[in-house]
Amino acid sequence: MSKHKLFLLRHGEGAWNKENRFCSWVDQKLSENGVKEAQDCGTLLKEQGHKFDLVFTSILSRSIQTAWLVLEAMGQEWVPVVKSWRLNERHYGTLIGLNRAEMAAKHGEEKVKVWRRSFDVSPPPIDESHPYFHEIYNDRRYTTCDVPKESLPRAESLKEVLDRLLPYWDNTVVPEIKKGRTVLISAHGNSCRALLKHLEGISDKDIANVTLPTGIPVLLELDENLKPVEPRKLLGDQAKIQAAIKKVEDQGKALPST
Ligand SMILES: O=C(OP(=O)(O)O)[C@H](O)COP(=O)(O)O
Repeated sequence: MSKHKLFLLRHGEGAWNKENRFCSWVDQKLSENGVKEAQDCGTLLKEQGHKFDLVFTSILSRSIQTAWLVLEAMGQEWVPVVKSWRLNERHYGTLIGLNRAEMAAKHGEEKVKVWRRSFDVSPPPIDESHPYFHEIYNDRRYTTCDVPKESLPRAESLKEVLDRLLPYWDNTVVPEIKKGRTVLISAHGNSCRALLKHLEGISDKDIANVTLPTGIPVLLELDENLKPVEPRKLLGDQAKIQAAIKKVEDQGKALPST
């Protein structure tokens, strides 16, 4: 029987989701559409009668802004929000800022699929010559982490995301859930996929087929050992959700030449 409800949420659309660029650790705000997605998500959760006790976010603005908009739409602005870099999006290394369709045209769709969805392949690491290196590593938020700035990732596979996320999940999030608190994790496509892989025991191969659209809450019903007792539920209009999943998958396709 279900003992705990856990909600995972990929933030609403950001400016670079719209432009089909790898955003990752670049701090983009929500687009106009992303704001609406987050508000609609909050309205749906309210209509369904859900109540949160605690929210966890990454330290990237798009996940924080999403959490605020969801809580506002639910009339639950008072709920505490706790932030950690360990929930940040996967660090996409030198791919940051690049357009997925252009990369697919240049390197092939298969290669882009491996970069995006394989479990243990890291893209090449970012260095000081990368156009977004200084913007990321000179940002004051990264002086507040529980590791020195020099030890923060320069590129990550999904496996490496899970490695940095799990200690936070085990030591900070799990105790709150076990106290009976209903938790929302407002994070990113790949940090949520890593957590889903862990919770549902998805294989290294099958995780490639899990895609999360923006602004759609994922409900997990867990037993007392935090094992899922039912398949995950993506809440909302199922036809729209399937179309949104396809849209994310198609981001890695080369555009037909004109
Ligand atoms: O920033 C990103 O994800 P996010 O929009 O969930 O924060 C990544 O660029 C997602 O890219 P992907 O869907 O190719 O893994």
